Amino acid sequence: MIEKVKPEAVQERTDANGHLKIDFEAAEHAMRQFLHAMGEDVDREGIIDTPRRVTKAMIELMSGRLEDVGEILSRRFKQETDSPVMLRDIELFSLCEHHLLPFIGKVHIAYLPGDGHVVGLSKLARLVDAYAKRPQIQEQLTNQIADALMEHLEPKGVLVWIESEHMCMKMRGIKKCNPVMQTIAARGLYEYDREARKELLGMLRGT
Ligand SMILES: Nc1nc2c(ncn2[C@@H]2O[C@H](COP(=O)(O)OP(=O)(O)OP(=O)(O)O)[C@@H](O)[C@H]2O)c(=O)[nH]1
Ligand SMILES: [Zn+2]
Repeated sequence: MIEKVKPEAVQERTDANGHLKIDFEAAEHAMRQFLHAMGEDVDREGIIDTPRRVTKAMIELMSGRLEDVGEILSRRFKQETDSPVMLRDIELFSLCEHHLLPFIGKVHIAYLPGDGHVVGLSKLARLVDAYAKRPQIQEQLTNQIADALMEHLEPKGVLVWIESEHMCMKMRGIKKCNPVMQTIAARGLYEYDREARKELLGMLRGT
């Protein structure tokens, strides 16, 4: 049975300004309890500091939740161009929200600037991290990147293509090593113009 999150619990996750609260001590304690419940001797030398290390690591791997996407995309500059801007092979490290195991791959982004506004290329990679570094599923990640670009950059069109391998399928469960999950989000021009989308995908694929 799925337990509904109580409204008061949601309140407690944010401070008065709506910022995410992270309780390091509670997380560390819970990790210690978890390892104990899994039958580990949590006082043995090798593992005694593990709850602290895991908590630190998870804070980093979930740090995208603290990023302000609007702020990342706020520094735009004017550059008249009729061609799409493309950035291929942005490294992706994310955590599947079902098992908290990594999914790893590449993100390819293309957008056709609207009124000549572009962002620095590094901002596209920062945008990927802002949405990837949190518990995720790939479809949602793809859509979030595309929607953020549409909202903050107002381009004529956006195409986001992600290919990745999910450790929860490789290391456990069905244990299939080869499948690569591919997701595409097309917005604006690339959503309704099939030819434009096909051409852009071809360019991103290098075909
Ligand atoms: N669509 C989608 N599925 C995902 C993603 N990441 C993980 N999954 C899948 O989420 C599903 C969760 O299924 P459940 O049946 O609830 O979990 P499970 O019992 O651990 O499933 P198995 O992996 O089949 O053993 C699995 O099929 C995963 O492969 C993702 O990004 N997108
Ligand atoms: Zn998973």
